Order: sequence, then C-alpha cells, then structure tokens
Amino acid sequence: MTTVHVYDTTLRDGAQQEGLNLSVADKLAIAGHLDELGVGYIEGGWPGANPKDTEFFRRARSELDLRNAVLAAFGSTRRAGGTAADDPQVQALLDAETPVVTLVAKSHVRHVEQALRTTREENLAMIGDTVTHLVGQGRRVFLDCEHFFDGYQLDRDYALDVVRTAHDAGAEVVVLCDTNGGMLPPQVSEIVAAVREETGADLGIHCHNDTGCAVANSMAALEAGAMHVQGTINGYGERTGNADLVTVVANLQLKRGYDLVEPERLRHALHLSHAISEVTNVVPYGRQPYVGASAFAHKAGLHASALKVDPDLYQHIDPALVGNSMRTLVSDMAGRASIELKGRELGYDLAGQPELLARVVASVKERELRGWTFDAADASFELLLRQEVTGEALRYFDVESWRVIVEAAHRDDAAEATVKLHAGEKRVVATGEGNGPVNALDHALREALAEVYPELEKFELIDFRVRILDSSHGTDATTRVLIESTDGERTWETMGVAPNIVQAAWAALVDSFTYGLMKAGVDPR
Ligand SMILES: CC(=O)SCCNC(=O)CCNC(=O)[C@H](O)C(C)(C)COP(=O)(O)OP(=O)(O)OC[C@H]1O[C@@H](n2cnc3c(N)ncnc32)[C@H](O)[C@@H]1OP(=O)(O)O
Ligand SMILES: CC(=O)C(=O)O
Repeated sequence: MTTVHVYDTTLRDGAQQEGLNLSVADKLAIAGHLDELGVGYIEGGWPGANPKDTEFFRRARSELDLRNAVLAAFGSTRRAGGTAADDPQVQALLDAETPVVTLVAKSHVRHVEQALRTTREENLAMIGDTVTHLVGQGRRVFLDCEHFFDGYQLDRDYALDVVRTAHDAGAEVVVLCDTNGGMLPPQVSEIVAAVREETGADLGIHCHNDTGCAVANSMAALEAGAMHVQGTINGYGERTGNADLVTVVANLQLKRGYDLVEPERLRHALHLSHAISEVTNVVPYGRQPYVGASAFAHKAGLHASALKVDPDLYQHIDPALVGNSMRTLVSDMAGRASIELKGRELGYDLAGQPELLARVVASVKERELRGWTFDAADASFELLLRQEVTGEALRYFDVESWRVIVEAAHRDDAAEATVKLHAGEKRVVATGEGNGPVNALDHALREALAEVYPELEKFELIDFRVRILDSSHGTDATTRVLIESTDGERTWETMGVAPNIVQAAWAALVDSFTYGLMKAGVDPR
C-alpha cells in the first residue's frame, strides 16, 4: 500500500479558528505533542505574515527536537508581475529554513481574475516560477490548490493546468483543497480519481468541514488515489473547522489497514488530543469520535446487558487502541446490568446479587424522577451504591442544623452561614462568610470540620452548576445543583436536588466532602 503523508496544519489553519490565539510558546508545545503522536509533517505557520510566526520558525530551529515529523513553512506564491527571487514573502519562506515549503495557489478562475486581479497565464507563471525557485533552493515543495474542487467544476481545464504546472515545476505533492468545505464524498472521489488519471501528479487532500463531511471527504480522496492528507488536531480551523486528523488517522489505521503511526503512539491519542486542548484553551468536545469523553460511554440498559457479556457487542473498536476507556453511565435508562458494570468500574463485584441490583435500579429511577441525574454525578452514585451494599450511609459528621443569611451590604462577603454538627465525638458550632450563600456554607462546614478532618484543606470546589427542573413553577421550581470538586489529583461530581437552591447546594456539598474523605481513605472519627 502507498505510504500516506499525515500532514498537520493545526498551527496554521487550525489557528485560523475563531477565538483561538496561540503564543509562540503554545505553538512550540503543540508541535512537540504532534511529533509524539507521530504525524509526518507539521505546518508551523506563515513566516513573514506576522512576527509571531517568523519567531516560531526562528525558535523552532533550536528549541524543537522533532523525532518523527518534518517542519513545513506555509505561504503564497509570488505576487503578480514580479519574480519569485525578488518577492519578500517567498524570501521569508526560505528564511524559515524548513525542509518543506507549502505554497497556496489559486486554481479557480474567478479567484484568479477577481481576487488576484490578474490573468490566468500570469497565475500559472506565479506558480511555476515560485515552485522552481524554491526547489532550486533545495526545498521540498507541496502546493495547496485553493478552491480546487469548486474551480474544477467551473473550469476543469484550467484547474488541471494548475496541477500540471506545479507538478512540472517540481512540486512533490499537489494538494487539492476544498477551501469552502462544500463538497460531498462522491464528488471528491470522482474529481481526485480524474485528476490523478489526467496529470499523474502525487495528490494530497485538504478538507474543511462546512458540510460535516471533512473526514469522509478526506478518506474518499485517499481511497481515490491521494497519498497525502491534511487536517488539524480536534478539527480546529476556520468556520466549522478542518478534517479532524485524530479521526482520519484512527479511521485509516484501524479500519482500512493503513500503517500511518506506530500503534503505541495511537494509544496516546486521547492524552495528546487533550494535552493540545489544554494549550489551545478549547474545552475538549465530549462527543468527538474516538477520543471524546462520551465516545465509549454507555447509558442504555440494553447496551449494558450485552456489554457485560462482550464489550465488542456495542463498541466499534477496543477503546484502548486510542487511549480511551469504556464507561457505564447510570441513569433512569439503566438496568441491572448497567449497575453491575458500573459497580465493576468502581471496584464492587455485584455479580450474582440480583436483588441488590434491582434495589439500586429502583432507587436510581425513583430519584431521577425527582430530578437527580446520576450520569453527571458519579460520586453521588458511588455513595448511593455503597449505602445499598453496606446497608448504611457513610457519615463523617452528623448535622444538627445549618442556616445562612444573605445581607445586601456594600462589601464582598455578603453572606454568613452557621453550621452546628457532631464530629469526632464533639459538638461544633462554626460560622463562615462568603460572597454568596454556598460559599459561606462551604467556609462554615470546613471551619467546623477542620480539626477532626484536616484532609479537607486540600479540597476545592471548581465548578458549580444550577438547573431549574420544572421551570413552569417559576421560583417554586425544583432545583438541581451539581458541584465539581478536586483534591488536586482527582476530580469528582456530586449533586443535590431540593425545592430550595441553598438546600440543594448543601446536599451536594455534604456529598462532596463525604466522597472526598472516603477516597482519601479516611475513617469516620
Ligand atoms: C485558504 C487559506 O486559508 S490560505 C491562508 C490564509 N491565511 C491568512 O490569510 C493568514 C495570514 N495572512 C496575513 O497575515 C496577510 O493577509 C498577508 C501578510 C499574507 C498579506 O497581507 P496584505 O499584504 O496586507 O494583503 P491582504 O491580506 O489585504 O490581501 C492579500 C493579498 O495577497 C494576494 N494573494 C492572495 N492569494 C495569493 C496567492 N495565492 N499568490 C499570490 N498572492 C496572493 C491577494 O491578491 C492580495 O493582494 P493585494 O494586496 O494586491 O490586494
Ligand atoms: C490552503 C487552505 O487552507 C485552504 O485552501 O483551505
């Protein structure tokens, strides 16, 4: 099978995504992750277009130690009416000192005439001259044909002339771009096969996702004879993004038998995709194929009953192949098998205990009817399961009462809470202030427990979400509060449901402290 180039353009086309802004240090960090993933080429940016990209290539020379990938600099063909040798932008591409230069060129007659405002012949001369000049300077040249598919449909002969000109001038790969992202797989297949047949050039594919088909179009192109695929990690890119390279690579390697990256590297795909999300500051997309948090999460009871026998029955691959893992979600769609599988994940062997399983299912369904949502609060489910298994609730403290006062005052700490409880055989009364009632309760509860459970010091609330469940009741509605907490190493989610938002938050807070102490291995004192 032909070797396929995996060409990543996260640092150039990915960075064209709305809201994404990468520093030079970010770009260097992402390039390191891409190299670890095993991509063949990393397009670092457009040297000369902005000082940041120029600086990236300067620093890359000494700071990037690429083991697998080759660095590419991106830029356009020379300006109309000049020469490549005298063009400052072409010189900036040489100054980047990368082994590969990727040029963007016009291949659509309307773009040539209206956007470039030049003649068809001059555009071909710009391409031929720029490729020849760069090849003469020892660069491997890839040529991106912007708007190729639309251009081919409008004027096939001209689009083919562009490919031939680049190929004849020495471009190693001519990349057909679906710049507007409007193509569908059958069109891509037909056009790629025809271009390959007509020109004999080695072809690449670069797809945008405006029809939701970027991955499918990229695969169609490869199956039709392309040997180079461009994309971005997590599908970042202008408008609706580019082809998600993680999905493309996993599809090709795991489903079509291509040998693109070492299997061991693919096993780190989830980790690397999330590490890159961390740098881009874009929250990972839970339903992303292969590496999304939900990609192998199972909610339906029927699915769980089959998965219990054999995970292959409801999974298209073994999640470990991409570094992901199977998760069972507990909700009112769960059956006994879901609880048994979830129990297994949490370290409880519940096989052969049908009555216990039925009891947990009933309890979950009854609570979900009242507004609980266990698939968003694993920790609250684990506490419920533990209670059913052991026959008693885990209690680190007994609450006598709590109250909170919110005062309209011109200062930050406008809420004050008092908590009375018993812990470590002592009765404690503690107060706490906060910028709101939950914050004040959190402070008061910590204050009350600090002496008996110093472990609490590490706990931190990192997210707090409120949902009104039956909004038709207005301010009388039931409220669900979800709290995410961390101890610096693990994070967990707990929930509370009550007619009163503060009561719901209190329940979620108590579950959060109880769960955190349990996981820290603390015995009730
Ligand atoms: C499909 C893609 O995503 S391609 C990548 C697009 N990425 C970017 O545009 C990001 C980086 N771009 C930039 O920083 C700037 O646009 C620059 C530095 C490249 C150019 O800036 P300016 O010189 O101010 O020009 P401006 O952006 O207004 O217009 C682009 C110019 O390039 C010309 N041009 C466009 N494509 C090409 C090409 N393939 N070959 C040669 N010239 C081209 C346009 O005709 C226009 O020329 P004009 O200045 O004579 O009107
Ligand atoms: C080159 C490029 O990014 C495009 O045509 O979409």
